[in-house]
Amino acid sequence: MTAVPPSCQILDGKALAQKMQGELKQEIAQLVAQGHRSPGLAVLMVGDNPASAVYVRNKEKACEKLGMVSFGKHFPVDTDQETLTAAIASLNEDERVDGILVQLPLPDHLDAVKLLHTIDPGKDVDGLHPVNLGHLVRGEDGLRSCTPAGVMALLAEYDLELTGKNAVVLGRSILVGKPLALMLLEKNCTVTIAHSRTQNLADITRQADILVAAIGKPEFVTADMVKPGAIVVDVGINRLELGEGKSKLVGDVDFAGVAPMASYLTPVPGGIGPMTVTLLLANTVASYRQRLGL
Ligand SMILES: Nc1nc2c(c(=O)[nH]1)N[C@@H](CN(C=O)c1ccc(C(=O)N[C@@H](CCC(=O)O)C(=O)O)cc1)CN2
Repeated sequence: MTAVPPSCQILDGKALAQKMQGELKQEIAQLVAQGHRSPGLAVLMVGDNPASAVYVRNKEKACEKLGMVSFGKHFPVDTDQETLTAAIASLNEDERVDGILVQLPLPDHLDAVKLLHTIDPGKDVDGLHPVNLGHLVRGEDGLRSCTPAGVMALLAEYDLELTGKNAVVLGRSILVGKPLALMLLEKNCTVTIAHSRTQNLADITRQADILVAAIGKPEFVTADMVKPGAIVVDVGINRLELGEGKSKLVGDVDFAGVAPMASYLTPVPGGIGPMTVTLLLANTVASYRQRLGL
C-alpha cells in the first residue's frame, strides 16, 4: 500500500472482517454444540466471469471456515431463466438453506431483477429483494445489502460521528449507492446521491464530510474533489491490466493523491471488499437465527 501521511488514518476493513468472522465462528460453534444444525448458504453463479469466480470461491471458503454449509451451484453460461428460477424455488423450499445469493453480474440474456424477486425474502442475504429494500426505506429491521452494511459497520468500528454530516454517495446502483444513501440517512447524515449525469460534480463532492465512491471508474476521485479532512470510503474494485500478464487492483479513488486530503480513507484491497463477504456471512447467521427462532 502507498505510504499514508500521519494526518490520514486507514479504515482497515480486512482487520475488522477478521475480527467479525472470528466472532461469527464462535457463535456458530456454540449453536452447533447446543445441538442445532449449521447455517447454510447457497451462492448461484452463471458463466465463467473470472472475477466473479474468485469472489464466489472466496465466499464458499469463508463459509466453510466459519462452520457453515455451502450449497453453491455453478451453471453454464447458456443457462436459461426458467432453469435458474426452478433452482431458486428448490432452494427456497430447502430447510437446510438459510441464505440464497445470485452472484452479479449475470450474462446479458438473463433478467437479474426478475430472478431476485423469486428469492424468499427471509433467505435474501444480499438484501436486494423489494421486501428487504422496503424495510430499509422504512427504517425497519431486515436483511440489508452486504456492501453498504459493510461500509456502515466499518464507520461504526472507528466511532466516526455521522449525525449532521454532509455525505455524498457517488453512484446510484441498487447494490450499493441507493441502499447506502438510506443507511447514512438513518444515521442522520444529510445525503446527496451523485452520478454520471450530475453537473459540477467536484463542487458537490468538495462539500462532503463523508465521500463514498461507488461508480466503478478506476481512480476517478482525485484530491481536487475532496474536502480537507473528509472521510473517504472507496467501494470500487477495478483490475487494471498493466501488460505482460501483470495487473493491479485499484479502487474508484486515487489513493496516493487523496490520502493527504482525507482524515480517514479505506484502501483497495483490504477495505470494503472483505467487509462485503463478512456481512454476507453475518446476514446468513441472522437469517438462520430468525428461521430457527433462536
Ligand atoms: N450478488 C452480489 N454480486 C456482487 C456483489 C454483491 O455484494 N452481491 N459484490 C461484487 C463482488 N463481490 C461480492 O460478490 C466482492 C468483490 C470483492 C471482494 C473483495 O474482498 N475484494 C478484495 C480483493 C480481491 C482481489 O484481490 O481480487 C479486497 O477488496 O480486499 C469481495 C466481494 C459484485 N457482485
